[in-house]
Amino acid sequence: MQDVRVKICGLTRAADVEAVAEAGASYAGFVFFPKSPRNVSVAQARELAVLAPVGLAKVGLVVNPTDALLDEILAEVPLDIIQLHGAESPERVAEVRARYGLPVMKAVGVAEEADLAKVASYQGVADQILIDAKPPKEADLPGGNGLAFDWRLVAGRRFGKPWMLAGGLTPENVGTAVAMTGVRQVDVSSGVESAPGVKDAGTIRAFVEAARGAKVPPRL
Ligand SMILES: O=C(O)c1ccccc1N[C@@H]1O[C@H](COP(=O)(O)O)[C@@H](O)[C@H]1O
Repeated sequence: MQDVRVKICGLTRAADVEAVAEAGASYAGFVFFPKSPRNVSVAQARELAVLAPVGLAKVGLVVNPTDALLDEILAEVPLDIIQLHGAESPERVAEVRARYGLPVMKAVGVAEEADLAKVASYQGVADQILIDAKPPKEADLPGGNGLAFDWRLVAGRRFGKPWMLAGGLTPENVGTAVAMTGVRQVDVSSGVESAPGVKDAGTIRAFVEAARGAKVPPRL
Protein backbone atom coordinates (compact mmCIF):
# COMPACT_ATOMS: atom_id res chain seq x y z
CA MET A 1 0.00 0.00 0.00
CA GLN A 2 1.12 3.55 -0.80
CA ASP A 3 2.45 5.68 2.09
CA VAL A 4 0.60 8.76 3.22
CA ARG A 5 2.30 11.79 1.66
CA VAL A 6 3.27 14.63 3.96
CA LYS A 7 3.59 18.37 3.40
CA ILE A 8 5.48 20.41 5.97
CA CYS A 9 4.58 24.06 5.52
CA GLY A 10 6.21 27.30 6.63
CA LEU A 11 9.93 26.51 6.36
CA THR A 12 12.18 29.48 7.09
CA ARG A 13 15.70 28.04 7.57
CA ALA A 14 18.08 25.78 5.66
CA ALA A 15 17.97 23.32 8.59
CA ASP A 16 14.18 23.05 8.13
CA VAL A 17 14.55 21.98 4.50
CA GLU A 18 17.17 19.43 5.55
CA ALA A 19 14.93 18.07 8.33
CA VAL A 20 11.94 17.80 6.01
CA ALA A 21 13.96 15.98 3.34
CA GLU A 22 15.57 13.62 5.85
CA ALA A 23 12.22 12.80 7.45
CA GLY A 24 10.87 11.69 4.05
CA ALA A 25 8.19 14.33 3.49
CA SER A 26 6.90 14.79 -0.07
CA TYR A 27 6.24 18.53 -0.05
CA ALA A 28 8.02 21.56 1.46
CA GLY A 29 5.94 24.73 1.81
CA PHE A 30 7.11 28.36 1.77
CA VAL A 31 4.73 31.06 3.01
CA PHE A 32 4.56 34.41 1.22
CA PHE A 33 2.19 36.25 3.55
CA PRO A 34 3.61 39.12 5.62
CA LYS A 35 1.26 38.62 8.59
CA SER A 36 2.48 35.05 9.08
CA PRO A 37 5.28 34.23 11.54
CA ARG A 38 6.48 31.91 8.73
CA ASN A 39 6.65 34.59 6.06
CA VAL A 40 9.74 34.46 3.84
CA SER A 41 11.04 36.99 1.33
CA VAL A 42 11.49 36.00 -2.28
CA ALA A 43 15.28 35.97 -1.81
CA GLN A 44 15.02 33.78 1.32
CA ALA A 45 12.63 31.39 -0.41
CA ARG A 46 15.01 31.04 -3.35
CA GLU A 47 17.90 30.16 -1.03
CA LEU A 48 15.77 27.52 0.67
CA ALA A 49 14.12 26.10 -2.45
CA VAL A 50 17.41 25.34 -4.18
CA LEU A 51 18.38 23.14 -1.22
CA ALA A 52 15.43 20.80 -1.73
CA PRO A 53 16.45 17.44 -3.19
CA VAL A 54 14.76 15.92 -6.23
CA GLY A 55 11.53 14.31 -5.07
CA LEU A 56 10.70 16.98 -2.51
CA ALA A 57 8.11 19.20 -4.19
CA LYS A 58 8.41 22.91 -3.41
CA VAL A 59 5.08 24.59 -2.73
CA GLY A 60 4.60 28.38 -2.65
CA LEU A 61 1.73 29.47 -0.39
CA VAL A 62 0.08 32.77 -1.31
CA VAL A 63 -3.12 34.50 -0.21
CA ASN A 64 -5.18 36.39 -2.84
CA PRO A 65 -1.97 37.14 -4.77
CA THR A 66 -1.68 39.73 -7.52
CA ASP A 67 -0.02 38.75 -10.78
CA ALA A 68 2.80 41.14 -9.84
CA LEU A 69 3.54 39.19 -6.66
CA LEU A 70 3.38 35.83 -8.43
CA ASP A 71 5.58 37.15 -11.25
CA GLU A 72 8.16 38.28 -8.70
CA ILE A 73 8.13 34.98 -6.81
CA LEU A 74 8.18 32.73 -9.85
CA ALA A 75 10.95 34.67 -11.56
CA GLU A 76 13.24 33.73 -8.66
CA VAL A 77 11.96 30.70 -6.81
CA PRO A 78 11.88 27.29 -8.54
CA LEU A 79 8.46 26.24 -7.25
CA ASP A 80 6.67 23.05 -8.30
CA ILE A 81 3.19 23.90 -7.01
CA ILE A 82 1.26 27.08 -6.19
CA GLN A 83 -0.97 26.91 -3.09
CA LEU A 84 -3.79 29.47 -3.13
CA HIS A 85 -4.93 29.95 0.46
CA GLY A 86 -7.22 32.97 0.24
CA ALA A 87 -10.62 33.74 -1.24
CA GLU A 88 -9.53 33.11 -4.84
CA SER A 89 -12.48 32.38 -7.16
CA PRO A 90 -12.50 29.33 -9.46
CA GLU A 91 -11.85 31.74 -12.37
CA ARG A 92 -8.77 33.13 -10.60
CA VAL A 93 -7.50 29.60 -9.90
CA ALA A 94 -7.82 28.78 -13.61
CA GLU A 95 -6.08 32.04 -14.55
CA VAL A 96 -3.11 31.42 -12.22
CA ARG A 97 -2.76 27.86 -13.47
CA ALA A 98 -2.77 28.97 -17.13
CA ARG A 99 -0.45 31.95 -16.60
CA TYR A 100 2.32 30.04 -14.81
CA GLY A 101 1.86 26.51 -16.17
CA LEU A 102 2.20 25.05 -12.69
CA PRO A 103 -0.17 22.81 -10.75
CA VAL A 104 -2.38 24.73 -8.34
CA MET A 105 -3.61 23.50 -4.96
CA LYS A 106 -6.67 25.42 -3.74
CA ALA A 107 -7.39 25.60 -0.01
CA VAL A 108 -10.98 25.47 1.19
CA GLY A 109 -11.80 26.27 4.83
CA VAL A 110 -14.23 23.91 6.52
CA ALA A 111 -16.15 24.25 9.76
CA GLU A 112 -19.43 22.59 8.81
CA GLU A 113 -20.92 20.38 6.10
CA ALA A 114 -22.15 23.37 4.05
CA ASP A 115 -18.54 24.57 3.55
CA LEU A 116 -17.77 21.44 1.56
CA ALA A 117 -20.17 22.53 -1.20
CA LYS A 118 -17.51 25.06 -2.28
CA VAL A 119 -15.14 22.26 -3.25
CA ALA A 120 -17.26 21.36 -6.29
CA SER A 121 -16.53 24.70 -7.96
CA TYR A 122 -12.78 24.10 -7.77
CA GLN A 123 -12.75 20.47 -8.94
CA GLY A 124 -12.51 21.40 -12.60
CA VAL A 125 -9.81 24.05 -12.22
CA ALA A 126 -7.48 23.05 -9.38
CA ASP A 127 -5.00 20.17 -9.51
CA GLN A 128 -5.39 19.42 -5.82
CA ILE A 129 -7.79 20.48 -3.08
CA LEU A 130 -6.54 21.31 0.41
CA ILE A 131 -9.22 20.89 3.04
CA ASP A 132 -8.24 23.08 6.01
CA ALA A 133 -9.99 24.28 9.16
CA LYS A 134 -11.91 27.52 8.59
CA PRO A 135 -10.12 30.28 10.53
CA PRO A 136 -11.88 32.01 13.43
CA LYS A 137 -13.51 35.33 12.38
CA GLU A 138 -10.97 37.46 14.27
CA ALA A 139 -7.90 35.53 13.03
CA ASP A 140 -5.08 37.37 11.25
CA LEU A 141 -4.21 34.28 9.25
CA PRO A 142 -6.49 32.33 6.88
CA GLY A 143 -4.59 29.18 7.86
CA GLY A 144 -1.70 28.10 10.03
CA ASN A 145 -3.70 28.64 13.22
CA GLY A 146 -3.19 25.14 14.65
CA LEU A 147 -6.92 24.52 14.75
CA ALA A 148 -8.60 21.29 13.68
CA PHE A 149 -12.14 20.82 12.39
CA ASP A 150 -14.47 17.85 12.80
CA TRP A 151 -12.82 15.20 10.62
CA ARG A 152 -16.07 13.23 10.45
CA LEU A 153 -17.18 15.81 7.85
CA VAL A 154 -14.64 14.41 5.38
CA ALA A 155 -14.56 10.76 6.45
CA GLY A 156 -14.35 8.55 3.37
CA ARG A 157 -14.85 11.54 1.02
CA ARG A 158 -13.48 11.85 -2.51
CA PHE A 159 -13.32 15.24 -4.18
CA GLY A 160 -12.72 14.43 -7.85
CA LYS A 161 -9.10 15.56 -7.47
CA PRO A 162 -6.34 14.47 -5.10
CA TRP A 163 -6.88 16.13 -1.74
CA MET A 164 -4.90 16.93 1.35
CA LEU A 165 -6.05 17.36 4.97
CA ALA A 166 -4.79 20.26 7.11
CA GLY A 167 -5.62 22.09 10.29
CA GLY A 168 -4.32 21.40 13.77
CA LEU A 169 -2.51 18.19 12.87
CA THR A 170 0.23 16.96 15.21
CA PRO A 171 2.35 13.81 15.55
CA GLU A 172 -0.15 12.68 18.21
CA ASN A 173 -3.35 13.06 16.18
CA VAL A 174 -2.33 12.55 12.54
CA GLY A 175 -2.75 8.75 12.71
CA THR A 176 -6.34 9.13 13.91
CA ALA A 177 -7.03 11.78 11.25
CA VAL A 178 -5.81 9.46 8.49
CA ALA A 179 -7.63 6.40 9.85
CA MET A 180 -10.86 8.36 10.29
CA THR A 181 -10.89 10.16 6.93
CA GLY A 182 -8.97 7.84 4.58
CA VAL A 183 -6.98 10.82 3.33
CA ARG A 184 -3.71 10.00 1.52
CA GLN A 185 -2.00 13.36 2.03
CA VAL A 186 -1.62 15.60 5.10
CA ASP A 187 -0.29 19.11 5.64
CA VAL A 188 1.06 20.62 8.88
CA SER A 189 2.58 23.87 10.03
CA SER A 190 2.01 24.81 13.73
CA GLY A 191 2.00 21.18 14.90
CA VAL A 192 5.71 20.72 14.16
CA GLU A 193 6.94 23.95 15.76
CA SER A 194 8.58 24.76 19.11
CA ALA A 195 7.31 28.38 18.87
CA PRO A 196 5.29 30.22 16.19
CA GLY A 197 7.35 30.08 13.00
CA VAL A 198 10.13 27.93 14.49
CA LYS A 199 10.15 24.39 13.12
CA ASP A 200 11.46 21.53 15.26
CA ALA A 201 13.39 18.77 13.49
CA GLY A 202 12.46 16.04 16.01
CA THR A 203 8.77 16.88 15.80
CA ILE A 204 8.91 16.93 11.99
CA ARG A 205 10.44 13.44 12.08
CA ALA A 206 7.81 12.22 14.53
CA PHE A 207 5.00 13.68 12.40
CA VAL A 208 6.20 12.06 9.18
CA GLU A 209 6.70 8.70 10.93
CA ALA A 210 3.22 8.86 12.47
CA ALA A 211 1.58 9.84 9.17
CA ARG A 212 3.36 7.18 7.16
CA GLY A 213 2.66 4.54 9.80
CA ALA A 214 -1.04 5.39 9.94
CA LYS A 215 -3.63 2.77 9.08
CA VAL A 216 -5.21 3.99 5.86
CA PRO A 217 -8.65 2.43 5.39
CA PRO A 218 -9.06 0.72 1.98
CA ARG A 219 -10.94 2.68 -0.69
CA LEU A 220 -14.43 1.27 -1.20
O1 LIG B 1 1.26 28.66 7.95
C1 LIG B 1 0.90 29.84 7.82
O2 LIG B 1 1.42 30.77 8.45
C2 LIG B 1 -0.24 30.16 6.89
C3 LIG B 1 -0.50 31.48 6.61
C4 LIG B 1 -1.53 31.83 5.77
C5 LIG B 1 -2.31 30.84 5.18
C6 LIG B 1 -2.06 29.50 5.45
C7 LIG B 1 -1.03 29.14 6.30
N1 LIG B 1 -0.73 27.80 6.57
C8 LIG B 1 -1.49 26.69 6.11
O3 LIG B 1 -2.53 26.41 7.03
C9 LIG B 1 -2.77 25.04 7.12
C10 LIG B 1 -2.86 24.53 8.54
O4 LIG B 1 -1.85 24.94 9.35
P1 LIG B 1 -1.71 24.39 10.87
O5 LIG B 1 -1.03 23.06 10.77
O6 LIG B 1 -3.07 24.31 11.47
O7 LIG B 1 -0.85 25.40 11.53
C11 LIG B 1 -1.71 24.36 6.29
O8 LIG B 1 -2.33 24.06 5.04
C12 LIG B 1 -0.67 25.41 6.04
O9 LIG B 1 -0.17 25.23 4.73
